[in-house]
Formats: sequence, C-alpha cells, structure tokens
Amino acid sequence: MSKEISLATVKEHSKPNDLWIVIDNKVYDVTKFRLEHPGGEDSLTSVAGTDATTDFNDVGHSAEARELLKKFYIGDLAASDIKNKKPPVGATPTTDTSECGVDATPPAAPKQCCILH
Ligand code: HEM
Repeated sequence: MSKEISLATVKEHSKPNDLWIVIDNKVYDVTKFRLEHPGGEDSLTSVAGTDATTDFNDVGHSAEARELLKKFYIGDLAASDIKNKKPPVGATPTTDTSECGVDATPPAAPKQCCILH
C-alpha cells in the first residue's frame, strides 16, 4: 500500500533544499529535480509545499514530463486532504446545487442558420 501524506506534512517541505509538491493528489519530492527542471528552479520553489496541480496543468507539460513525475513519487495525499472538486459522473447532488454550474434549461430553438433552405 502506498504511503499517505497529509497536506500539513507536505507544507513542512517547502524549502528549496527540501521541496515537496502535490500533483493530482500524489506527493512528489522534487528537491534534486528542481535544478534540472527545464522550466527553471523558480517555478518549482514558488509552489513548494503546496498543491501544484493547476500550475502543472496550466503549463501543458508533455507526456514525457508526466512520465518523469513517477521518478519523484513518494506517496499519496491523505484522503482527508483530497478536495473532491469534481464529483464522479452520476454522483447525487447533496443539498445546494446552485453552484454546480449545471443549467437545467433545455437548449433554445435552433438558430436561423441551422434551418435548411
Ligand atoms: C515534478 C514536477 C514537474 C516535472 C517532472 C516537470 C517537468 C518538465 C519538463 C520535462 C519540461 C520540459 C517541457 C515538457 O516536456 O513539457 C518542463 C517545462 C516547464 N515546466 Fe515543469 N515540471 C514539473 C513541475 C512544474 C511546475 C509545478 C511548474 C509551475 C509551477 C512547472 C513549470 C514549467 C514551465 C514554465 C516550463 C517551461 C515551458 C516552456 O518553456 O515551454 N513545472 N517541466
């Protein structure tokens, strides 16, 4: 079973010479890699000890970069620290659905341009 690491523990490793980050709920020790990172040391030190999933995805890292990640994997983020931002498809909404962004209104009638002449 893989090791579970809390976000609080990850935060303790937020120094350049002791640098952990979280990507997709997995914890990576990139202390040594920071000096080899093609995107520079600063981009890694700026997210040290935090969840860098968004930053990592925003850059549009290659498949090679994702493959490289595996070398630095040290454990999984503790279940209690995982924010379920995107519930699985088919999940039953709890109470308030006002923020889920789902618009139940049926699509409007076809636009003029869709009507064949
Ligand atoms: C362990 C985590 C990471 C690995 C293994 C990694 C790996 C790489 C690799 C291999 C590249 C070369 C381009 C590519 O193949 O996509 C790259 C570029 C880059 N990375 Fe990362 N990266 C990591 C985390 C991050 C994070 C957290 C950030 C931002 C906070 C970041 C920002 C960048 C930037 C800005 C570039 C340069 C893109 C460019 O010049 O086109 N990386 N990274």
